[in-house]
Amino acid sequence: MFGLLTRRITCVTSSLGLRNINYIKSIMSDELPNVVFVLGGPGAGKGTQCAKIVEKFQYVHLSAGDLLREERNTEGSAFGELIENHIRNGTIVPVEITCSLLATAMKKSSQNKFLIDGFPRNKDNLDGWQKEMGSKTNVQFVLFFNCSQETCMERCLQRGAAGSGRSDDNEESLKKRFQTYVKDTMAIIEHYDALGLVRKIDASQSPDQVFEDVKKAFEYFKVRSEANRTRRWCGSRSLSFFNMSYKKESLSDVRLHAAARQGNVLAMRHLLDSGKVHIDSHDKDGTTPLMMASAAGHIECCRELISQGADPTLRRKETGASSLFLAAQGGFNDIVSLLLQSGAPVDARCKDGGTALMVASQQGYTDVCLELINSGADVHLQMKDGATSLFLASQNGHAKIVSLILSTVASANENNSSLSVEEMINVRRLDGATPLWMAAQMGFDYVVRLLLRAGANPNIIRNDGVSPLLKASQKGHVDAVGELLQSNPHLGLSQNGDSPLYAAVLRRNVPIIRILLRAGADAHLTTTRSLLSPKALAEKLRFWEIIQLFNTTESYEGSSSTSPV
Ligand SMILES: Nc1ncnc2c1ncn2[C@@H]1O[C@H](COP(=O)(O)OP(=O)(O)OP(=O)(O)O)[C@@H](O)[C@H]1O
Ligand SMILES: Nc1ccn([C@@H]2O[C@H](COP(=O)(O)O)[C@@H](O)[C@H]2O)c(=O)n1
Repeated sequence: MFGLLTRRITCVTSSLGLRNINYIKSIMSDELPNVVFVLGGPGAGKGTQCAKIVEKFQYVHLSAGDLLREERNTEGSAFGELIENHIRNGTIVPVEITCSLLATAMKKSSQNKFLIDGFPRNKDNLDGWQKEMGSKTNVQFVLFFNCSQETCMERCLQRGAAGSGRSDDNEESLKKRFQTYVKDTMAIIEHYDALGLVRKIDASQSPDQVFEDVKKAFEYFKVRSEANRTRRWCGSRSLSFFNMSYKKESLSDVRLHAAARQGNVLAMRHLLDSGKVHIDSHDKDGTTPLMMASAAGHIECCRELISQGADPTLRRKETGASSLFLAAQGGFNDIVSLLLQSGAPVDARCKDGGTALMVASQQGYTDVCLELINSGADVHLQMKDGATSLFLASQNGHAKIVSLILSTVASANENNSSLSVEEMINVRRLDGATPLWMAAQMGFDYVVRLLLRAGANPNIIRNDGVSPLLKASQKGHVDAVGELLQSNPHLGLSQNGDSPLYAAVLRRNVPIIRILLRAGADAHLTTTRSLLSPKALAEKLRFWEIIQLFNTTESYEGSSSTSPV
């Protein structure tokens, strides 16, 4: 933690780049205090919504602006005048002051969930936070309240007229605050957006409507992190080989396996010291004590086994899984590091071609992925069915891992002639599915956005002739459809003869129909599968609200081509 220094932090690293692996690492840990950054223009309603979030989700609300105003009002503060000047001018106070106030407030609280409102506002804020707090906190996501300047201005002026007492609720200060917001804060939002961490909320609605969207954002991220925790717990217990029959050479071997499975390091040491057991004694499937302890997450047992000479390169006969693979599958990063330091080959392949990096990407263990990548894991490898680590991370909605892999591919491509991001991102599985296709099917709109921005082709179809847009439309993933539409995909018939608009009508999904029409989809385009157009289908099914929507939407006359993608 740092004190209230007057010296500005000099920015040496570009935290706005995607490739700052240490930075990505700092936002992964589950055990650190959780932070949600709340950003948006002045008067967008950040404070109003934070009060609701505190009530509903029990976060501690820390407003950077409030903390600065409090410091300004503190008698004898060395920074009072400096802070007041910045506030009146709508400029940003040096990060040493703001970050120190935030850190002190966090320390004072016994909680571990913080809403940090109005921070980081510029690159100085972001760099300062990264430097001092990056490795001590876990940034869950960024809530971005999006609202027009006009509305925000009106709200702040009303707040001033109602007696807020704020020296910056006046037209002159507000204009400057907006300049700072557009010039400096938007870049920070874009930075987090590129990492798949921004949830954009339409803040022009009523406070209750806004809060409905806010709740969805919290639930989305809560579900994802809880799913990760559950998997990590299951990783140590649900592996099928724990139920296997153990046919080893002697009773001592059986006991050694039991000690490794249970994490009983004393019993293990005793058995090993006795000289009666083979350290790598294995059952009929080739499972060794080190594999057992690695899969169960017993680091002390792993240390003991390695120090007594266990072989980290062995693999199970049936599946080809190594100790490293099993540790990565369970999310046990400390064991992964230990095994790598002890000579476990980082890219050891299972029989299906899977590697430790692939399984960690699939399970969502970002810290494990980082460890493996830093130890030289090859991000380009494919399973026998063609799936890459990127595919597996996308399929399971792990946006941070998607970012990490994309940045690693980009760095590797700079240094040698390996595949470029554009090539790698469009690698298809044997069934023709790309990472984008899978993320669209699963409705992981964040991942869809990340992949599209990195150059994924939205028109690559699966072998069954279905495009990502058609699949997202069939599945009813409105946000994923919205993201796909940003990249101007083909709106007409997919190769299987179906169209996204037809699929949405069939499922009576009005929000998807609306955005497809807005994007130019043609309500009269007859599908070759059903020989009906979306409009004819709506009429046949008597979906009146959809017929009305078609009749009132000029764009349904459409410009999309009828030739399949
Ligand atoms: N959704 C909304 N609709 C209408 N008025 C709102 C809404 N949300 C907040 N307000 C009002 O707008 C004003 C600004 O709201 P609030 O203080 O929450 O914004 P803020 O983003 O925290 O502002 P600042 O960045 O200036 O601290 C307040 O008077 C608040 O009551
Ligand atoms: N990270 C920050 C946050 C705020 N400020 C200064 O305080 C003013 C008011 O902030 P609100 O969030 O309450 O609107 C803001 O205009 C800045 O002058 C800051 O410097 N750094």
